[in-house]
Amino acid sequence: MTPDFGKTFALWREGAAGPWHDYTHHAFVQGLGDGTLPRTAFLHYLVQDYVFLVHFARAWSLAVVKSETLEEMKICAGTVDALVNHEMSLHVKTCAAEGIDEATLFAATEAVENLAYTRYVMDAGLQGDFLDLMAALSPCVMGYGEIGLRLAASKASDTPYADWIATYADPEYQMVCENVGAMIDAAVTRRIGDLTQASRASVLQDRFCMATKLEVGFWQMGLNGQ
Ligand SMILES: Cc1ncc(C[n+]2csc(CCO)c2C)c(N)n1
Repeated sequence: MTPDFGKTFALWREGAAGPWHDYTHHAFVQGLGDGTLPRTAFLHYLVQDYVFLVHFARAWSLAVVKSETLEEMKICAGTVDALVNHEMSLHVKTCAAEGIDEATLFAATEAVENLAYTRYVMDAGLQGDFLDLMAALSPCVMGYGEIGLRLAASKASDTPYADWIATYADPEYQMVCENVGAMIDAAVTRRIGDLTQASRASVLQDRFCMATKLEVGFWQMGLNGQ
């Protein structure tokens, strides 16, 4: 069953069905689930993902600036906190065990696929408003929730990536996706009413679709680094 991450996300996901499938069923994802993903590819991904999270925290910080309600501010500020104080420490711990320290992570040179993704999201927010930013940010949040849930239900019992899967299948993370989804629904209603009737609908859909394609590129970058 597809989890309920809100009405807006469901529409955007449906409108980007092809890229969404490529993202959530990428070979990198399948390799996490069945344990066949080479360790070198996973570590290459993790180092890049650390830098990705730094820039994503900046983008969520911009969402605080673009918020119009305290509820929006609370969720966006909470996401910044979760990113810099929790999610990044998982990367630090895993990489430390492989002899890569945090200063090395912070100074890592960004792969072009990584840079393209985070700067695209940031620009969506700088050029547009809160909804443009949410359309570009949501594939990341919801996609990992969906992938985590599916892999947890079907993963091979001996995959070395069980911790990664458990992080995103965790009910606490699923709740984050539901809360962000509900916040986006409320933000859409507040700013443009019915999304299906709104003149901005196609621009927002395009942003969601582009961010989804950039997620596909990010997985591919991980595989190419093995
Ligand atoms: C390329 C890439 N895409 C998505 C995520 C997952 N992620 C990034 S920010 C965020 C929301 C705050 O918890 C989540 C789940 C990732 N790590 N790397």
